[in-house]
Amino acid sequence: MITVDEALERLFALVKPLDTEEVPLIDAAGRVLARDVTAMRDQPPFAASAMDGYAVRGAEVAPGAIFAVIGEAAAGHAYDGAVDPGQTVRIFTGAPLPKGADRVIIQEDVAREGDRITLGQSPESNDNVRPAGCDFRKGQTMTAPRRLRPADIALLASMNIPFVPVRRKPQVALISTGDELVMPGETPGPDQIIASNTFGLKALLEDHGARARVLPIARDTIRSLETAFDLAQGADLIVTIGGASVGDHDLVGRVAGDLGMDRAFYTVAMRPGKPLMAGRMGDAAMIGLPGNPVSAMVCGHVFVVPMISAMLGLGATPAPRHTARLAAPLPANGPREHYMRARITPRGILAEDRQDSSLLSILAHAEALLVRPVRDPARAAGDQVEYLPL
Ligand SMILES: Nc1nc2c(c(=O)[nH]1)N[C@H]1C(S)=C(S)[C@@H](COP(=O)(O)OP(=O)(O)OC[C@H]3O[C@@H](n4cnc5c(N)ncnc54)[C@H](O)[C@@H]3O)O[C@H]1N2
Ligand code: MOO
Repeated sequence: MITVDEALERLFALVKPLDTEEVPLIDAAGRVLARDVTAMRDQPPFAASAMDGYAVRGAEVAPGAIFAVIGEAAAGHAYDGAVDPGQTVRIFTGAPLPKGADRVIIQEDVAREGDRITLGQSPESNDNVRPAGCDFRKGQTMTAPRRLRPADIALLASMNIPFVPVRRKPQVALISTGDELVMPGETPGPDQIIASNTFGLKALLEDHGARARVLPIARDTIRSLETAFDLAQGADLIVTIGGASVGDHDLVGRVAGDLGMDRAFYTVAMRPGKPLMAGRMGDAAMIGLPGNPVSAMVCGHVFVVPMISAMLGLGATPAPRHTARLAAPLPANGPREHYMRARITPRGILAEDRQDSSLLSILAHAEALLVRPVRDPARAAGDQVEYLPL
């Protein structure tokens, strides 16, 4: 058995950042920027009014000052002429400031009669002007790698970047194994259950930037597993679920080995998730997760998501941990790193009473995986602990 850290190191050695592709900006949300991109223009490209009002020469602003209105500037419709002393241009938010003007008086501070305005007794002191390039300058870069959030997409649009260089999405093949499993919607026999892990993992991995294919369930036969591995061809990462332990029907390691899997490790000192295996199969990395539903999902968070991030060029780093105070005491931990399902309460982090690795209802209710290090001594309420947010 190796440690979780050692397992992660060996998993990172199985993958590398994938190649780059260009996608239309409209499809770039959530993708990982692969190269720095550079703004094609200043924003705003001209000094612009921030308010609806009147553009004037700032030096002339005084309580009760009078100006002659000589024209209008609206967004997309600049005023061509200049504002000379004693003159003003009616202006709207987003319009270019006319030559000569350097201040906008909001219309609330102005009385207008025909083509004449009179300022109120206390015009506000803001100039209400957005200088050219105050948001960003031509040549300014957005640096890679970066997972593109909605605000980044808006910024890229504003920078006039219609196509975005991103990492190719890792293609993941998900294989559930076991004679007891049927697909959701099918009618299970009396000794059967519904396959859940592939669906949970697909959601998790796609949330982190992969594209996952759920393959047909492999039966507990060599032939059926061989067919499943065959169907997985073309994937960057093959994930099997179940059949990883020591039972007579746990055939995944054997079949993968017969098909040429170069094994990196088998079994990790963690709970849940002990019977984990990994290696390389041809062009793909392969990771064999334990079948217990919570074990499979915990291994998804602790191992598979960081592998996906590494393939996306985001670096080979463990899932980020947070810290919290314990809401209740915990007994000493044993020889395996324990990922306890927990909730974040006003009193601190609280481990669920029931920690069996089959309990999806508890996992779905949990907000965190509270990490107990190997041989961690008993802990008191108020002690600081680490957790992975779910
Ligand atoms: N003698 C030992 N027995 C077991 C050990 C051990 O060390 N010695 N390890 C236990 C641990 S820990 C785990 S975890 C499980 C993992 O076993 P497998 O990976 O071989 O998983 P299966 O036996 O195929 O399934 C376990 C459990 O999970 C259910 N399952 C499987 N796949 C799915 C799926 N896609 N969706 C929903 N549920 C699934 C399956 O029906 C079983 O109930 O082994 C322990 N045994
Ligand atoms: O991975 Mo097993 O849960 O460690 O139940």
